Amino acid sequence: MHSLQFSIPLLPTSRFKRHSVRCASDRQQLFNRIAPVYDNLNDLLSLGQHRIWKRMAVSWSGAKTGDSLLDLCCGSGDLTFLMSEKAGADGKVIGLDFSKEQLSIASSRQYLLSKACYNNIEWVEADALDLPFSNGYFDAITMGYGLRNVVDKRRAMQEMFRVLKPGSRVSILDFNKSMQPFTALFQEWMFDNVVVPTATVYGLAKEYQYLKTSIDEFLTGKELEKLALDAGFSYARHYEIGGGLMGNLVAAR
Ligand SMILES: C/C(=C\Cc1cc(O)c2ccccc2c1O)CCC[C@H](C)CCC[C@H](C)CCCC(C)C
Ligand SMILES: C[S@@+](CC[C@H](N)C(=O)[O-])C[C@H]1O[C@@H](n2cnc3c(N)ncnc32)[C@H](O)[C@@H]1O
Repeated sequence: MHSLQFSIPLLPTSRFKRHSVRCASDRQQLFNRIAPVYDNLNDLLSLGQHRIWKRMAVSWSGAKTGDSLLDLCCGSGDLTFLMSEKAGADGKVIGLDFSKEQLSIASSRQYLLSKACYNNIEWVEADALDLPFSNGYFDAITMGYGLRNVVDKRRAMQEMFRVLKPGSRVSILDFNKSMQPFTALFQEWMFDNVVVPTATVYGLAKEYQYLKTSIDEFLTGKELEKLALDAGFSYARHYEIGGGLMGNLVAAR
């Protein structure tokens, strides 16, 4: 059971550029910057619930023993470690991200957690929009809180389709852009009154304001299903979880 640690180091005042986080390099720098506090702030701000949502995403991927698996936009490796436990010693998992600092945290956690199965993990620094893998290579793909952050969602979906084996699935976890007024209001209230004020204490106000804006600009569940079908997937279904605050898109090639 993961113990909730709230010892979060203070970061130097953000020299964050004033303009929005529009281009890939700005997002890359953002995730490099938040890497030291990312995991603990997620635990604190979701009261540890994000770990449940991530387990659901991995379960929906259909990952099983002996598989070749990909965790896209792996960050500090939460889903990569869960996929590693699914693949076991006979399988392998690639955790891919373009943030050096996030991958550094992931690699450190792999060493500290030191589970035998984690020897099946390979960390790859690369762009989710230009995957260094051949067609039809993976048995399952997960993407946790990544699709909303890439600058070209259509391209990302096409790349996932390309590297996935026929008949296999992608499982994409992210915030849900809810159409329910109460849920949308609660989510906005949480960001304005809890998430961003808490992040401000750690010098990360603009980074978590970006998080809120990125959700406002994200696709709805139905739009995500269409994005997958347009990329060539034969099946796509978006499930609302966490009381409608989060969503998980499952698509099959
Ligand atoms: C794991 C979670 C978010 C990951 C995440 C994704 C991003 O795109 C970011 C961008 C910029 C900065 C940070 C992130 C980032 O951390 C989800 C849980 C963590 C959230 C920060 C907390 C969200 C709180 C909910 C709106 C309300 C939770 C109510 C209840 C306590 C479950
Ligand atoms: C919010 S974090 C999610 C991390 C992890 N999947 C999780 O669930 O906690 C988003 C991650 O996506 C990565 N990312 C964003 N755009 C990317 C891209 N084009 N290629 C590779 N990684 C990217 C960021 O560096 C960051 O680590």
